[in-house]
Amino acid sequence: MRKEAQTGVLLVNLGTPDSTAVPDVRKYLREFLMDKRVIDIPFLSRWLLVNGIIAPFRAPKSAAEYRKLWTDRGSPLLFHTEDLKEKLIQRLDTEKYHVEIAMRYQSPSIQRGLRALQKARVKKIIVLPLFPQYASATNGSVIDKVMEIVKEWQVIPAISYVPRFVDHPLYLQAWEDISAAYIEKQEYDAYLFSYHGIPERQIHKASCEGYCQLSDKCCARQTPSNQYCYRAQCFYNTRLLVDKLGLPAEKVHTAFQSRLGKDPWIQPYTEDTIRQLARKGAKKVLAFSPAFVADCLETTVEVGEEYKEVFEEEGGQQWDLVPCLNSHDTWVDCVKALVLEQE
Ligand SMILES: C=CC1=C(C)c2cc3[nH]c(cc4nc(cc5[nH]c(cc1n2)c(C)c5CCC(=O)O)C(CCC(=O)O)=C4C)c(C)c3C=C
Ligand SMILES: [Fe+2]
Ligand SMILES: [Fe+2]
Repeated sequence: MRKEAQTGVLLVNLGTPDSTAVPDVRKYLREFLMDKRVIDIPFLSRWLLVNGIIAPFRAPKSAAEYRKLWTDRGSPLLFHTEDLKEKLIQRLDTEKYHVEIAMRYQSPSIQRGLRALQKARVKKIIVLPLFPQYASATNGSVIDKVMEIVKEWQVIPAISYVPRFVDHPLYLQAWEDISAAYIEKQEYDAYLFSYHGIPERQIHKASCEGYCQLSDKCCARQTPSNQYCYRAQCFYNTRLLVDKLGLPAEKVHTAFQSRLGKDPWIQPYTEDTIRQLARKGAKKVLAFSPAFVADCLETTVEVGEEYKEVFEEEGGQQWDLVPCLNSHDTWVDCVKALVLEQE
């Protein structure tokens, strides 16, 4: 008889629509944007904004964007997470570990993943949100959802969470291994690290406990008091990668993409930075997207296609994007290490 696994591992990414059909995209946007940690305004205002404006108007546009990205295997965000799981299973002792994946929004759900672990009778659950830098809207939301589900169980197992892994040596090594092919081949005029943005108020509200002034004095330095400031973690991530990859610091830029709505989001905005770079004469740019571990709409389409167009419109000539970690071997080693370090 097969021994029961002792430890369950739940790898959780953000989520993606079930298909590129407009109703599926609308359903996804509704679930995602009705999360109070994502659009952090009072319920009624959020409901009106999401159901009255964003979902109806954005869904058809987003569906068209998703069609550019979709493959025979569906959404890259999902199939890269599936591949990561398969490779992780090969590296772990399957007598001891039971691995499941989940998406915070849509499918496969966190509910399904946790139930599978419950059925496997694991004694302990390790939840790994697949976001290197902690944000309330991502890691915080995953942890919140897991707690909401397990609090209803008769027997609540031991649960541990990996809150962030921005400075894990194997995470940095994985970026080095993937970008080597670009960096060794040629020197670029600029290296742009573009992270997903968040509304400024989310930094003020939670991350920095009143300390963060959103200035580079605070965010460009990681200190114990701002280690959960999302913006600070992004600057820190860039700095660690500049050291690891041996990039010329004066050519490196950090910026934030994907602003939604009219409220101020954390700056500088990627689009502004690209225009400035091109206007100052940069012809060749290498872009990185280290807030994402898997290729998705925000990397392949937004950075890889839309920002490329902006750069070319301003006179830029070569725009290269380093792919995400996906299921690269060093990244799988990193995930394995993150799991074992929880034991
Ligand atoms: C680093 C991770 C992410 C943070 C932080 C984040 C915050 C955030 N996002 C929105 C709005 C949208 N994001 C969308 C897509 C999307 N976002 C992330 C990651 C983070 N989001 C990923 C991985 C993806 C891509 C999913 C995929 O299927 O490929 C979208 C949908 C696409 C679109 O219509 O543009 C929206 C909308 C907000 C408001 C927010 C606030 C904190
Ligand atoms: Fe997003
Ligand atoms: Fe900060």
